[in-house]
Amino acid sequence: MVAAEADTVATQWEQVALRYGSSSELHTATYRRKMESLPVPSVQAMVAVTGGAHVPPRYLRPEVAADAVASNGEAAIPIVDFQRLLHPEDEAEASGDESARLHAACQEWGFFQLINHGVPDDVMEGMKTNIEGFFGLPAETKNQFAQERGQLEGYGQLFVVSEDQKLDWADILYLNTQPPQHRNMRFWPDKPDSFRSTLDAYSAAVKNVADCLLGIMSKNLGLQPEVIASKCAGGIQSVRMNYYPPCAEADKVVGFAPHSDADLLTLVLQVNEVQGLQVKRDDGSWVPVRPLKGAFVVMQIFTNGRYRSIEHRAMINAERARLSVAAFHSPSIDATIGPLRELVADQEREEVMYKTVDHESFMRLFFSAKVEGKSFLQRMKL
Ligand SMILES: O=C(O)CCC(=O)C(=O)O
Ligand SMILES: [Fe+2]
Repeated sequence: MVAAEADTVATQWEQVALRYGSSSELHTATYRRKMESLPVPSVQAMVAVTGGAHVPPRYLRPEVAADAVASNGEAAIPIVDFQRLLHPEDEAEASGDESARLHAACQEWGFFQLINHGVPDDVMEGMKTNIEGFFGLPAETKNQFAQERGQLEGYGQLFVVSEDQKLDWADILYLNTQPPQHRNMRFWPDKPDSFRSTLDAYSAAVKNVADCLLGIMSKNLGLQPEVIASKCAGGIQSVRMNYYPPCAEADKVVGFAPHSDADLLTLVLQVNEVQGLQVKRDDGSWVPVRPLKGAFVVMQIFTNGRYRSIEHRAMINAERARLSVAAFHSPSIDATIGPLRELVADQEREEVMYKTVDHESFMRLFFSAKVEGKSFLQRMKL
């Protein structure tokens, strides 16, 4: 790195330190208590200076990038048609039973691509344009919505809990979106002009899809509809918008380290056509997921392991930025989180695998450590 570039990056670190106090204050314990993430500089701002070359050592993770990628695995990824799920009576004989396809995808993969989801095109397109617009704003404007101490929302990063941990090659904007009374408008960008109204419409439409899917999944698990409905009445949605800048050494950095999500159901929108998302198969190989309007399924804790929670990661493109929007759906803050009693009623025959905790303890457990494969689920294990 040439001296001027090194200076600029160092200055960014200093500015971050100034904003948050001296580094000696930045104890992991403090962050655990307050549910926040250690501040890190913007990767996008760094790339604007360096062009994505001269990667600082904290971002170098060649061992992760070196894992085997299955070139022919993609064809096997399940595809579920939402309209067919909603209207089984319209199904042609030959198409088979869509809810059986959904059940198999949840059991075998914990992941599928959802097509015909019914979210209007203008809402989808509006979301894409506004996210690209937000990350395209000058750094000073984006920084008006930067995370602050003691909370997770805003423009920045998540899961940074120590000063020597490796970092993801990405910037994010994380917001609570539903129900509306959980929003903190302080962190909702008012630029581009239509950002707020678009996220409002998008989050409501996606929550609707998630609620319908959860209803059908619980039916597939043999549960009475009220069991999931009682957990999810007033269910929470948060949205994580990911911006992955290009990197000249793309094969040595990771956009989002391998992890599995901790909510009930995540719906991810791959905003542009740059490929980057990969899911892990049982043989340890990674399968690239083509940008289609897609979804992740995470129900492992609730279902006592009957449905899987897939491990996934985001990789970086050498030339082009990649953008994605993940909407996470969790039970209401009044619900406890753990294996459903109704699913493990016969405890003589089925071992209870996970703890049951209140919502706040669950959030603390999730956000207080580095994400690493299935480490979170391990911590929930009894
Ligand atoms: O960028 C992606 O496609 C995945 C993002 C993701 O895994 C997440 O936000 O939890
Ligand atoms: Fe994820």
